[in-house]
Amino acid sequence: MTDIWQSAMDHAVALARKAGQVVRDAVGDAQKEAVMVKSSSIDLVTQTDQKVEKLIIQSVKEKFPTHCFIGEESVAAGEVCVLTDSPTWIIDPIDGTTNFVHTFPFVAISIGFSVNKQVEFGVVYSCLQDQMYTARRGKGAFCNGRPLRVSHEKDIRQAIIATEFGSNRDPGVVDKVFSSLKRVVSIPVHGVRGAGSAAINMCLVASGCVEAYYEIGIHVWDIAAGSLIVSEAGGVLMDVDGGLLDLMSRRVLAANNQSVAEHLAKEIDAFRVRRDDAAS
Ligand SMILES: O=P(O)(O)O[C@H]1[C@H](O)[C@@H](O)[C@H](O)[C@@H](O)[C@@H]1O
Ligand SMILES: [Mg+2]
Ligand SMILES: [Mg+2]
Repeated sequence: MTDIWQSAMDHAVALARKAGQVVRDAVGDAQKEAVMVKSSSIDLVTQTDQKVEKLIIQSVKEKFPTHCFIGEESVAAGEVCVLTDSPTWIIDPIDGTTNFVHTFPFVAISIGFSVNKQVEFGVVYSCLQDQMYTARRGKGAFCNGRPLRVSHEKDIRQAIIATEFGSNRDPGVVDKVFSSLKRVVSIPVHGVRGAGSAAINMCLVASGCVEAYYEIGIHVWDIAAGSLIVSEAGGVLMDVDGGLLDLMSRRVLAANNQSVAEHLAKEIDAFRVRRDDAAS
């Protein structure tokens, strides 16, 4: 049976590769680039983020003129952020902008595509590592064409957990983040890591390198593509409180299996943040 979204997915992979070249060309000069800030002094954006998002959106508009977009830098520039039932490209032009600015080598282009609010395919290109992660709903997850499978570990005490500190440094939020982290470290788990890119953290879960990843404060563009890559690699997704994942809620927990996910959810202070689709 023909897959009606295959040509869109092929286009997303080609665009991610093209965008990756733009990022690779710029990374050496990233420190010379004007670094601007958005929601806080540590929420960074560069001209390369904006250039890559424009490149992707322009090209998709030419090929699929009826499709909708949620793009990180377009939203920052005032576009609405609402996930509808229409075919929608959900784009993070550089996931890991802080890494990009500091030449820390985990930088990704993340492209998710949803229809009826369900992610149909996800593409995460870790461009400095030249690793192309892809997933098509119902057809598995791959890295450079190699099938991905999550870790078999069931005991969270034998696990590595990925998380990030995020870009909100309000003292109350920092306290909650650290109190969760203290509980997770004290389970005790084997270790805690963070790549500095939500999309790459999710691909690490899908690859079986880490058992789980959680974060509060991410956005739909950080996790749309990665969420499908995790589930197609056999993993589970949920809210940090153990409920159903809501892509717009800015909270995510991805794990290799239900038992690790549920144990982790019990340790997290699941505070609420303003939703991506909150009326502005
Ligand atoms: O580099 P970004 O696209 O801004 O995404 C970041 C996010 O801003 C930060 O809050 C998270 O901790 C990172 O994991 C994201 O990838
Ligand atoms: Mg991001
Ligand atoms: Mg970004």
